[in-house]
Amino acid sequence: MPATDDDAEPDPDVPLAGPGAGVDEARVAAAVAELLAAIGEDTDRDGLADTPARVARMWTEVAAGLHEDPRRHLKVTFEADHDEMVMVRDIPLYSMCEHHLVPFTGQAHVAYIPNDDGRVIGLSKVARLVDGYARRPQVQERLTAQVADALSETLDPRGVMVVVEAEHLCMSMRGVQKAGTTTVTSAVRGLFRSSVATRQEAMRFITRGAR
Ligand SMILES: Nc1nc2c(ncn2[C@@H]2O[C@H](COP(=O)(O)OP(=O)(O)OP(=O)(O)O)[C@@H](O)[C@H]2O)c(=O)[nH]1
Ligand SMILES: [Zn+2]
Repeated sequence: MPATDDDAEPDPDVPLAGPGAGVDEARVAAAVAELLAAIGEDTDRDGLADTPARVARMWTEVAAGLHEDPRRHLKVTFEADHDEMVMVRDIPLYSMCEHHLVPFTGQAHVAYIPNDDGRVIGLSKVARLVDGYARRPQVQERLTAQVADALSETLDPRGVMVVVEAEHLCMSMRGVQKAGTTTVTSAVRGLFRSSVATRQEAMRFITRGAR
């Protein structure tokens, strides 16, 4: 178990979370050790010896999005002479339900229509944007809207549509225990909102592909 200093008060001038702060791994490890003790585990047994530090490293990964501005991935655009829909579909999604701190997992589908300048972003940046908002304690609706707003406000496209489908382990493994339930959320902006035909075309791509 990592050493902790019980007397140390957190410095109020040093942010413990938020941009620039990073994950305080020693503090997470201490909390995990306390959690294991509180659920009645034997924290001295071999299998748990490295668990607090291991879980702390995991939180550095799964909460990484708290410590970056995901919009940074949208800074570079390039000329593609393309002013019609671009969709990145079936992006694997792993996030943490902020109510229970268990994962929700599924796919994100992200579409946008560039504005008249025909400039686009790299396709991988769409997936990086989704990761940035997923890697933090989240609810699915906010995640969906954050991805849509980031694209809408950064690229000024003619339209944005984000659809997220996910299974929440808090609904599957505990509580109501409805494994296999999928929650679908969407956020539509611009042309996808005002034009039924455009939205339907996007939905067709999401559900059936372009074939
Ligand atoms: N809208 C929304 N709800 C979520 C999300 N993730 C989890 N929830 C729900 O958050 C709610 C929290 O409800 P509470 O009554 O405070 O907690 P609880 O007693 O653990 O609820 P149960 O899960 O019904 O046992 C539950 O209904 C969850 O299904 C999400 O991303 N979006
Ligand atoms: Zn939950």
